[in-house]
Amino acid sequence: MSTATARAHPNIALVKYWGKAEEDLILPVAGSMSMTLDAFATTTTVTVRESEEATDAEDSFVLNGTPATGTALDRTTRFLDHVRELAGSSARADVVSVNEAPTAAGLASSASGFAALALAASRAYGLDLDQRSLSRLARRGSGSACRSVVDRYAVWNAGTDDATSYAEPIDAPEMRLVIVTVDGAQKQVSSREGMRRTAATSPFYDAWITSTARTLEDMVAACKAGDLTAIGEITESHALRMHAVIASALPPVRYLAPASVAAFDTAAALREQGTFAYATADAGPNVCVLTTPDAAEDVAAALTPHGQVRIVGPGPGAHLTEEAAR
Ligand SMILES: Nc1ncnc2c1ncn2[C@@H]1O[C@H](COP(=O)(O)OP(=O)(O)OP(=O)(O)O)[C@@H](O)[C@H]1O
Ligand SMILES: C[C@@](O)(CCOP(=O)(O)OP(=O)(O)O)CC(=O)O
Repeated sequence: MSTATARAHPNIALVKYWGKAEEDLILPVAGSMSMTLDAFATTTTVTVRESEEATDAEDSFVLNGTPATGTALDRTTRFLDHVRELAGSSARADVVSVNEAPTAAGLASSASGFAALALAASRAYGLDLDQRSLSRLARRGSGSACRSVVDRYAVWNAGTDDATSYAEPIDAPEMRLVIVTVDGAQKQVSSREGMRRTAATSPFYDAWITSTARTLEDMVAACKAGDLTAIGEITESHALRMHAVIASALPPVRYLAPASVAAFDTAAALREQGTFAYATADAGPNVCVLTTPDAAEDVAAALTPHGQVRIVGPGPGAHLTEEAAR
């Protein structure tokens, strides 16, 4: 029996990933950039069963204390199949995982989940992958997971095939995100389904792809220059562009709730007063406001009418840990 435990954190994209060029490999239509958080960790323990005899037996997956079935178990099994292929093993595994963030509420639990699973499973199956290979592996579980492998700030190079599509670190100024949990409930349309629908039906999809590639270039330049204002402006406008292209799908998808829009307004009002505050939101109603360490407390106080607030900073990429998930 071989076992390993890993921890990974969600990441929030400042330049968003929305759309796949290739579904099976999860190659994105454009690159993206994110901050790995120092909160809401996932801890995952993978134990590879000793005997290879019961290859018809199933893997098991316990998420937050409840045995997973259906799609969640299926996604984990398909992911483990990639690891088994790399390791040349057919042994089944038992996976136990705990998310400190609400699952499927737009706080990217799939990102921390598959980054932690990639590291724990690869180790448990006897592989010792470098960061790039680990990022490529995590990407097979959920695209955004490839960025949670990386410390602090990451750029996911879109690439053109499995080998060239991975995340790597990028230097950026010290920043904070104020997370406003507007609604912790499960979202109606998953990111995966929302992306498919946008690609299939939005008349603006081609413009989204070409403009995102340019936006990423601008973001990388802003990070290199340490230009906070440019980073903030790009972050907010790119998030709104993503929500616009999503809203233009048929049938339309709208992830932002009235309270989310109100949080964007509060960020704009803070800027009017000279405070650095730029809003973003993933595929759900929760809003993250980008700010500086100095201003974070004030920004959090201004956002409390819209929901529960929490200040987070840049955190570590996926790493091994001793304490098993239970
Ligand atoms: N700890 C975990 N280990 C493995 N898989 C997980 C874990 N947590 C969540 N998942 C998978 O991720 C799915 C949720 O992913 P989904 O992309 O819909 O939402 P999300 O990650 O919360 O939000 P986002 O759209 O920002 O990525 C779950 O149904 C489950 O399959
Ligand atoms: C809005 C996003 O959070 C979308 C994340 O999508 P996922 O990575 O969850 O999608 P799949 O690759 O289908 O698993 C933007 C982002 O994180 O860049």
